[in-house]
Amino acid sequence: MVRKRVIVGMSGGVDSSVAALLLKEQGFEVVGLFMKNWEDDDDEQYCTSRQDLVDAVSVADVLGIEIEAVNFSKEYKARVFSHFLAEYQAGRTPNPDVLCNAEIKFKAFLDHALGMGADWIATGHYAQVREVDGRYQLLKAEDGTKDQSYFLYRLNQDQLKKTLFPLGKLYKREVREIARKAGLPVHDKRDSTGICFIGERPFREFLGRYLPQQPGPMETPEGKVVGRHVGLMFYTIGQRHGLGIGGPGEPWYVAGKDLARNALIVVQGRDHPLLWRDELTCADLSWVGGSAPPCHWVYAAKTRYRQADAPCTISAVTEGRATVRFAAPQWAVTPGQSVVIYESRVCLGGGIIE
Ligand SMILES: Nc1ncnc2c1ncn2[C@@H]1O[C@H](COP(=O)(O)OP(=O)(O)OP(=O)(O)O)[C@@H](O)[C@H]1O
Repeated sequence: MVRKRVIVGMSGGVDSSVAALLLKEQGFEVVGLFMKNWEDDDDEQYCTSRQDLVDAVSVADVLGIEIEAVNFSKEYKARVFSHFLAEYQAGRTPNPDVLCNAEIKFKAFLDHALGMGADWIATGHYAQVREVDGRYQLLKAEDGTKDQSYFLYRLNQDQLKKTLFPLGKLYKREVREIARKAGLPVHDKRDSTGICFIGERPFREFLGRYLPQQPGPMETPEGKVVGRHVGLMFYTIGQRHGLGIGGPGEPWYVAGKDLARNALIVVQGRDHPLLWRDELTCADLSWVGGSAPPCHWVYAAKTRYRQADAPCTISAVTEGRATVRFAAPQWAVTPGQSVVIYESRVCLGGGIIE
């Protein structure tokens, strides 16, 4: 029997290493593929990519599998980073991981892997794919605390059909234990944090290199100036730290941006009504099943990654735009972030908050 070939995205981290190990144990022909998505002058200082490649190669060695490296930094700049900058310039707070999955990991990477004769690709994401009557569903991971379906909601049928998530039913501690027992050198490597291309770079300095910095006033909704901001792009809705305004009363939070006047709108107290929304509109919708689910049913939605599912209905779904109405108001709904819709454990898709 010809063994099925799986190309595993190996990042040099414990998750993708265990994904490769499990697939090998299941009898697949496993090949690792390491991607480099970012190149920069100060890479040596802030980027762990070189060490990650070394780690991925030593894991491949232990597993006795082949590994290749591929450079998608051009594709990343064109399809992810340019959009990331445009969003910041427009006053929104984008989520590059969502776009990286849709455009790089499950597009450029997938195409490359298919060219290498892959039957499937696999990653160490915590999520699950389920086939029901020839259709593919994206499900939350068994380990709810690690579930990454939020970042994967833009995947479509063609992409899911070709994807395996070997860690979908495992808990993180089990994954580390499997890695330790198998003698994988990365079993206790710390999890990656933050946006991949920024790494440990100081964010303000990094963004300031690409976008003009325009300081302006911080104002209350009534127009009273209470401070100065260093550039609207450096702030996000709900932000409390780094505002540099104190004084009497409750802490200050960012509640909005007035782009036309280059003013940052700030309010006092977490319970300020401007920080709570029971409705939002979203654009650029993407549905896992290819079309919108029925309107007015009760779904659950996340407006940010680390958030409990909030009961909601969706309505006014047109070409790529919808209204999401929540049963209870949501805090700090942020333009540019994704709203992701679930029906129980099934991720249906979502869009970009306007
Ligand atoms: N540089 C890379 N090269 C190849 N695959 C990658 C790379 N970065 C991420 N991936 C794939 O995407 C998955 C999810 O990426 P994420 O950045 O969330 O990593 P993670 O959860 O820290 O996983 P890991 O422990 O494998 O690094 C990884 O498990 C891996 O399969």
